[in-house]
Amino acid sequence: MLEELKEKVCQANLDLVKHGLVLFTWGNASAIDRNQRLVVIKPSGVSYSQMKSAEMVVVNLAGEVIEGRYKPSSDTATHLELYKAWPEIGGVVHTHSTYATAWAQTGYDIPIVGTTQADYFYGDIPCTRDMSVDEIDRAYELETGKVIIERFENLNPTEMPGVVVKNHGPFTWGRSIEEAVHNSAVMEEIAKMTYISSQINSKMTMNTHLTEKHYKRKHGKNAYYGQ
Ligand SMILES: O=C(CO)[C@@H](O)[C@H](O)COP(=O)(O)O
Repeated sequence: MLEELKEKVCQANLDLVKHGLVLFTWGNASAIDRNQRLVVIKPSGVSYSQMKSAEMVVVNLAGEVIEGRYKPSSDTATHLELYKAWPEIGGVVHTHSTYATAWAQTGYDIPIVGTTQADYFYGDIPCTRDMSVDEIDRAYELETGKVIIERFENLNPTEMPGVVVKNHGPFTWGRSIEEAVHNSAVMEEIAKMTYISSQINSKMTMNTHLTEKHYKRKHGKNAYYGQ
């Protein structure tokens, strides 16, 4: 069942290593089959060097294992919360990439100060709030997903395909798992660029019109060129 999706999910997890976004068993990637209402995700604690598509785990939206001999990723509940909240996404990725995780540890949003970010993220990349003690105790059940969704109360996950979870790390998503991986690699590069810029000029600025122009040019919404 879902053999083709398992292949895609396995390749996406291996691409996290290729892009230098994870070490050891850190991070995880998943994809959803909306017709079957099933999610394929990386097995928990399995080294990427040994990873094969047959080891991917299939869960339903309640998080119950439907297929697979390994436990699903420890972040499965977070992936599922995002799929349930946002029907437009098809893939979710979580990494511990260095610069994006460093921003997550600061508690600061990644400010938009360049057109590279504007091409993918329509504004500052948000950081979630501190969790309460009770929420921390349930972080790997539902709470991490819930604080992400809360943070997106006034944000569009299509226009902002990523977040940094405070004291944890980045989560990105996309219409497909391949797009989610791409957004993860882009977020890491942006986080690095923005950190370097902040060391040169702590008072960085960018005209919001430049953000608007670049994002809409790339995504065709009310494109400035021709519409
Ligand atoms: O963020 C975390 C744990 O805090 C995860 O990304 C782990 O680093 C990988 O866990 P598994 O997906 O292997 O369960």
